[in-house]
Amino acid sequence: MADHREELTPMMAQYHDLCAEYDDSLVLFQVGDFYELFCEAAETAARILEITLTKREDSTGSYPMAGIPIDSAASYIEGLLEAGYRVAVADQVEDPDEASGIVERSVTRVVTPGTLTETELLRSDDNNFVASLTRGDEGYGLAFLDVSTGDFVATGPDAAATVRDEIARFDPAEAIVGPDASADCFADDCMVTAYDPGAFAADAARGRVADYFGSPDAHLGGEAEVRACGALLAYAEYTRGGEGEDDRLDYLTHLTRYDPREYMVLDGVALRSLELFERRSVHGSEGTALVDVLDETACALGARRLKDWLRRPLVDADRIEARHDAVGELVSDPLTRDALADDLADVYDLERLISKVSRRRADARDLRSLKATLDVVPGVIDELADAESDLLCDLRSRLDGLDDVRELIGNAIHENPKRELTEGGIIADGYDEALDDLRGTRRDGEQWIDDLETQERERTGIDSLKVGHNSVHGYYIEVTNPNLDSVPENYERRQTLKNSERFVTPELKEREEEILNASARADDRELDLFREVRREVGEAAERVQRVADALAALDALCSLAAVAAQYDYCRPEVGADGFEIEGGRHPVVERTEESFVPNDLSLTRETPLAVVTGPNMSGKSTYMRQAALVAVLAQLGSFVPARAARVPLVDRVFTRVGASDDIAGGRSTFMVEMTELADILRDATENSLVVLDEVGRGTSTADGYAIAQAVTERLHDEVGAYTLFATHHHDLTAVADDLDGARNLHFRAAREGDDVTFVHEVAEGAASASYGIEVAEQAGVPPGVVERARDVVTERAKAVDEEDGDTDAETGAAIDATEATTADASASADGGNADADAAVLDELAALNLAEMTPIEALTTLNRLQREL
Ligand SMILES: Nc1ncnc2c1ncn2[C@@H]1O[C@H](COP(=O)(O)OP(=O)(O)OP(=O)(O)O)[C@@H](O)[C@H]1O
Repeated sequence: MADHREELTPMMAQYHDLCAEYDDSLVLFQVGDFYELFCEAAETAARILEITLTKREDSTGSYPMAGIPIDSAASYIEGLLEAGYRVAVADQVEDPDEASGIVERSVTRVVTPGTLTETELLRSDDNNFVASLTRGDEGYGLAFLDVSTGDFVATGPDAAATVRDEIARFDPAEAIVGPDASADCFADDCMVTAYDPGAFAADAARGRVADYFGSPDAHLGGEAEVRACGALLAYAEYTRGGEGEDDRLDYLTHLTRYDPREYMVLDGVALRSLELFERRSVHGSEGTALVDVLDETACALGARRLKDWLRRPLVDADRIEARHDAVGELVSDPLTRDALADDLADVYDLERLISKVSRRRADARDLRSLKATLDVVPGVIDELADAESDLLCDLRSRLDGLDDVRELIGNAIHENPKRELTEGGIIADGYDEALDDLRGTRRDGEQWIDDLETQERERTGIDSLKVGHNSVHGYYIEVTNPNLDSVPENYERRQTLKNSERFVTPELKEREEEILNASARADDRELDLFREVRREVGEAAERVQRVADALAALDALCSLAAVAAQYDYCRPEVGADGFEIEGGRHPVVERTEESFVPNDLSLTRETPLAVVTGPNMSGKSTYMRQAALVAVLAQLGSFVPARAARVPLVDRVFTRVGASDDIAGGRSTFMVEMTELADILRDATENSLVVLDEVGRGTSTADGYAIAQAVTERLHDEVGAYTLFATHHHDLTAVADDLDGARNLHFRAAREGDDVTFVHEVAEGAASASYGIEVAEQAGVPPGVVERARDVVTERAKAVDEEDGDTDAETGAAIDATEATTADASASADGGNADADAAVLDELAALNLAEMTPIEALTTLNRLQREL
């Protein structure tokens, strides 16, 4: 098409030009009630959306064409986004009836995964972020924006690892990266866009940030941050589309800079392994995550706020305690809590509504919803009249009924308005004199027509005479064939039907003209008035957002209080010198387990490390995760599932839990495990909580044990972090015995004959046996195999006894020796052994150590050693 642009029809040329302007998107081109795509774009859309590919023929040629109905466009757009495309929506921006020549079209929005505003495509209980990343001399600039709500935050991490952690927290659907930054930090399912480098340029970005928020230096830390924010604003404006009006997005009223250190660090690994937001079973099905058991919010604002708190637990004791005070007050006052929840249930998504208003996409119903929400506010203020905690008092003072806005919408917008903005029925009677006059004219005309039937029946004596209306011929008078003789002279024939004739009179035509005229003018006037009202409401965006912010926090606090009251959580004491948890429970497991056994936990400054042993399925993982979840809950401001709890202010939760292959990333289980471990050993501090579940499982017993011991010693001797370490390396319990700051905890199992039952109770000291075989038996491993396993255990124990005379502390070495012997035996049985050795030596000599990470070196050595 581009080759013969000059020859195209005006409409196709217009399509071509829009495609050229939005060349990173599929352009949906409005033609009447459809969005059409042509040529290659049509073929793409037809394939993805499984819609029919047709042809458009015109004087200049034949073009493939595919169309989607505008009414159901959202689901098709979703399909295109899912397939990795951006969609530019080119609407007709003038009335086709009034157009002289080709109808004017313009891109009214570019829909991308991270800048969605279509309510149907967004999850109401979650934010949808687009991220922006830059790199400067002093560090990174990272910003996140939710275009649908106006939430806009920025930070300036100094290390790539922090960039990654923050990205994992916000989980953006889309990202734009500056010319100097790399896209590697983003997850695979995040669409990364290489956006106009000019938007990232310092001056342009600075100007844009200043335009929205005033001096960038007052809001942001450094140039990299300013560039990230400026480019993000430019991108948001770009996706809003150009309607020739001011590009500014008025609802972007606040930009919050934060320092990652103001929040407990929860990296991607921790978020996943603690199952804060998502729980996936081994089979990939979804289960209950922490957020599900915490979320008793009444409205979308609260649900999103709760997620934000969970994503970013605090580390400041005063702020945490302020939330605890508020939750405590709501726990002890169920009447107020319930009344608030009732009020909040009537709250619409104020943030998204006001952003729609600002983007001029709100319809009359949206304005009504906005008013209905504001109507709730005075009641909420009343409910909080006796509030005592600082936070609740503060929220109350931030609530504002916005009487002016409510009054404006109440007076101007019809109580039950139509969704369509161009067909009338949106502006209330009495709001505008001129509109009332036009409506009066229309009503009078309609009344005259209503009366016409009776009048004409009397005049003509035709009892069956009817006055009707259809869309083609307008108003008519219908007379059945037997009565045609009585038709008066001034009737003009319009239409002949089988049994009747239809007529008009000059007067009827005149009245009809009057009605149509008044109707059209009234509809136009309504649209003008509506736009004006919407603009005025938009000016209150910042005030509406403040109310939304207060309602969101209130709903989140009520939800935390409701859960605390219903599930018997206690208020934790934060900032203690260690963990002292009495009767702690796992907040998610306790909901499904019929009789959950509460357990205590003590990790003090003196003894910050505990090695946890016990049979499989005895409850070790649950116990350790529960400690981490208590820390997260306490610091996000929630009460915790325990009888009593004192917790320290944890700067970061580290987890190394379970084995998972990163097949897509091309890394083995062991490699993933060691990378995570390296992160922990590098970054953990004495204020971190480290949860290790079976480190060193993906390698040989001897290596695994060696790594586990070395890690324990490092965490104990140098890091001093609060550490829970579950292990099946039984010998590690001897290490814990020898270290001052470490102790052993174990889970008991009761054995009756060959049967094992788990009591899920933690106790001091090391576990005495592994019970693995009994668990295997319970799991249905065939009896023959179970018997054989028992024999092998006995044989091996005997062999170790004979070899070394000691079954306790040196078992690891004994296993090592056994493995070495086995390896030797098989090596000598292998005739090609010398060749194999030589191959290993060659590979060793060829290694480029300068380009290997320590972990790569370690795993390579491990493999070579095995081969030997
Ligand atoms: N305190 C408890 N009270 C009741 N049931 C529990 C408790 N802790 C764990 N369970 C139940 O026991 C099951 C196994 O627990 P968990 O996964 O923590 O065991 P584990 O010792 O870590 O096992 P493995 O060593 O195989 O990983 C859980 O799925 C849960 O249903």
